[in-house]
Amino acid sequence: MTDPQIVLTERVQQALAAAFGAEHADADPLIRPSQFADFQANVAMSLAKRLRRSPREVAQALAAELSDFPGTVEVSGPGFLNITLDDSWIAAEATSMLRDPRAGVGTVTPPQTVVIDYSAPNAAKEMHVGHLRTTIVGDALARVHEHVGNTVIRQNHLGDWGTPFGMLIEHLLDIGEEAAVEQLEAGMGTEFYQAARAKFDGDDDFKARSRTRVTTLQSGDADTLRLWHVFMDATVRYFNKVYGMLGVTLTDADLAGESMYNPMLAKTCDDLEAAGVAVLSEGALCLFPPGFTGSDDKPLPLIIRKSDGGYGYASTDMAAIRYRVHDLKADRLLYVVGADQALHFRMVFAAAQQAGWLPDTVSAEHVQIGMMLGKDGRRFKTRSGESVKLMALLQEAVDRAGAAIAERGYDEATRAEIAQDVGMGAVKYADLSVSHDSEYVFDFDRMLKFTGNTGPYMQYATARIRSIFRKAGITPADADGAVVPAQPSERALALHLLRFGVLVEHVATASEPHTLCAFLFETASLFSTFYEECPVIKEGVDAETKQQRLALCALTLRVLETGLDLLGMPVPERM
Ligand SMILES: NC(=[NH2+])NCCC[C@H](N)C(=O)O
Repeated sequence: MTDPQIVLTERVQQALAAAFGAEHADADPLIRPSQFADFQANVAMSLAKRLRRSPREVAQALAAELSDFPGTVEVSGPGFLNITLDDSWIAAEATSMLRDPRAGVGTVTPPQTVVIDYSAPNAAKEMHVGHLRTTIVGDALARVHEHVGNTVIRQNHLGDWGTPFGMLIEHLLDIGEEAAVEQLEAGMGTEFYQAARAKFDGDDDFKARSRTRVTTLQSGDADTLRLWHVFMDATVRYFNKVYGMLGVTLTDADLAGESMYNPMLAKTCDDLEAAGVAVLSEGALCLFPPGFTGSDDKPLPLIIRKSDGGYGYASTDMAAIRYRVHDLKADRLLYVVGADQALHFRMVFAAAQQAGWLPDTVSAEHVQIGMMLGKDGRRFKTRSGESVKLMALLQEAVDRAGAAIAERGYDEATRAEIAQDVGMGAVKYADLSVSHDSEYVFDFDRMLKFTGNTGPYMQYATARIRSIFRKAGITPADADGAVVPAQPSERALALHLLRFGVLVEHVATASEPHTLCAFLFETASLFSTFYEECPVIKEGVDAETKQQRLALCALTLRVLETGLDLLGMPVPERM
């Protein structure tokens, strides 16, 4: 672990213990980047009060303990420690990072089993833009956890069960299997649903048939199940097209929709009732996890079996949490789902704890996804007010990206490839670069800009470093010499790159991909400054300097490539 801030924290803690006793070994030394040095440690100020000594005296005692530190440690002002690392230390760390195939990213010990619930569109309707974010953020988290050595189990909790399937199957029979499959594969799920709904509301015979169909479906009737499969398979083929377009890692093996839990629901309810956790209230079987009250101050119920005997969303999530902890042996459960479901998940987690299904050793976390807004500040919709079709939206991103690079003289095939990467990169990065729980405005013009913290800019920054190597006539892997930052801009870049490993681990711990985006954006900015100030392949650069700077370019490239890959960002070779 080479993150300078962490190295410093440990060293100052050792100094604290040596100077003032072991009980201070865990104190936070309050190390922050500083404009006067690389870092400043502010611990002396707070510690002085407790020790009843002057802050300057405390700081001086610490500085004395740090005399063998590879850098300069100076006491300044009333008792700040200004710490500047030796160039040789930075050079050695950066060089060993370049030679480390993992670029300074460690693996966690012991590895955890992390179950990630993400994407989870509803089959009764078309996958919409709200599922875009849960898909993209969840996929980035899955990649990061795998990279740090955890065992990742993806769970695509499809909405593929419930009362609407009665009318959907009846509608499928009405229009014929072939026509239905064609429509669903083409992403017309919403239209399909709406047509079924209209008949359900206006046609009593259809309504009666639909109700009967729900019952036959739930009783496991073979013919009905076959029709359900016809419907679902076509729908999943469409979802897979979207996943393929986005380049997300979800496959059919990760499908774990609501239907999967159907056979477990009766027992789930019985077990909760037997444990005394579920109670009957007005005919419905309810959970009342402690600490939840409604506006009337009455305990809030989580209904797991309706008074008509039917099950719902909460029943399924209770079965799912038990399955994930008990059968999948999860250490950590992540639910990458819309923020509007926060109360639901808090209640599910609390009820599972109450039932003893969620031991203290397992953490359950709702990674809340903020709403996607249109330019009018409301939920993102088309002009006619319908929700936006994801595939059409993605295609528009690719078309716009193609138009943006039209003038660059690529042949048609190359242009199409780059447009695909830039379009998808723009959409994905826009989702990832803002904190996952904040709402944000979906804006093609902004996300497709080639400057600022955008996908295209990050792709461009990466392609630019690759082109340096093409011009130098070597591959990045050949630039394996020493990184020797001599100029201030080289030093700043190298010092920054050393933080990469800790940052990736932070993304895994805190589920915050946007911090990785911010880090990579800063990497690209620092690289730009370096490249402006320090010629690499220009004539007149001596061989040794050129080799050292190419090594720094290679390290930067590796950090950008690894980081973008962890986010699921495609990076075109040229742009
Ligand atoms: N275990 C879960 N409830 N996962 C999230 C499911 C999301 C749900 N299908 C929706 O679109 O809102």
